[in-house]
Amino acid sequence: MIDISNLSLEYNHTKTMALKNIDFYLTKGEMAFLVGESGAGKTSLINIIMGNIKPTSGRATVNGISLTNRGINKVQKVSLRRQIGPIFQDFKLFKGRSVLENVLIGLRVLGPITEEDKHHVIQLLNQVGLQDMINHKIDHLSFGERQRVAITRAVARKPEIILADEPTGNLDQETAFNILKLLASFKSNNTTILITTHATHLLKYFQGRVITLKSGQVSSDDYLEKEESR
Ligand SMILES: Nc1ncnc2c1ncn2[C@@H]1O[C@H](COP(=O)(O)OP(=O)(O)OP(=O)(O)O)[C@@H](O)[C@H]1O
Repeated sequence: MIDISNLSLEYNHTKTMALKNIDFYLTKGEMAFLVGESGAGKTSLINIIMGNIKPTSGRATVNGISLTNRGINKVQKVSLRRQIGPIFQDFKLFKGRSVLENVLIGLRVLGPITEEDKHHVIQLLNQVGLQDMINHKIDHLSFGERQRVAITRAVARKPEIILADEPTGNLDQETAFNILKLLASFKSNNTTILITTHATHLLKYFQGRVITLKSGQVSSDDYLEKEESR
């Protein structure tokens, strides 16, 4: 599903080697946390998988689409976008629009919105606890609530892959835990999930892979058994 092979990235203008010979494989339905200190290369790797930046060498194959330094064509780019539900560090939500509109905008890129789509979105907003805020403007929501809207928008598209870049940033411990739990719950749909996070103290409550990056390299790749319930 996500196959990273001998992947390296150098930012040309600064000569920063952000990623060095990265290798790992995520199968369909697998969940992995990507951890590491600030500057370790997590966002760079996510950006390559999303097709936003090209690797300098090596290959990332995402659901059959091969991402190399040669780049991808428009058709492949559209296909990649359809398969990935991205959750960005800064959410990329639309101010002045309601919670419902923000989620529907994410679906509109895939085609006309049907009544069934709307029904599904409202069900998801219930699931993430935003049922009473459906018509509230994004501007009036708390940080954690916005994060839940961003997650709903990503999963409403029924993506094959969820990529979440630091979804726990700037959240208190309880909200961060709830966000990770929410993301982990989509594993049951056979969705492949890759989450970057600094909240390593919360990972003991989850079961899944933990891939650690250190100075652009994979320093460990472990399978985590759930240690504690909460
Ligand atoms: N656009 C860019 N141009 C040049 N260098 C960059 C760029 N983006 C990131 N870098 C550098 O690449 C390295 C990896 O950065 P990256 O943002 O991928 O790390 P990160 O692990 O996501 O960090 P954080 O946890 O702080 O978000 C860092 O040394 C960073 O300074």
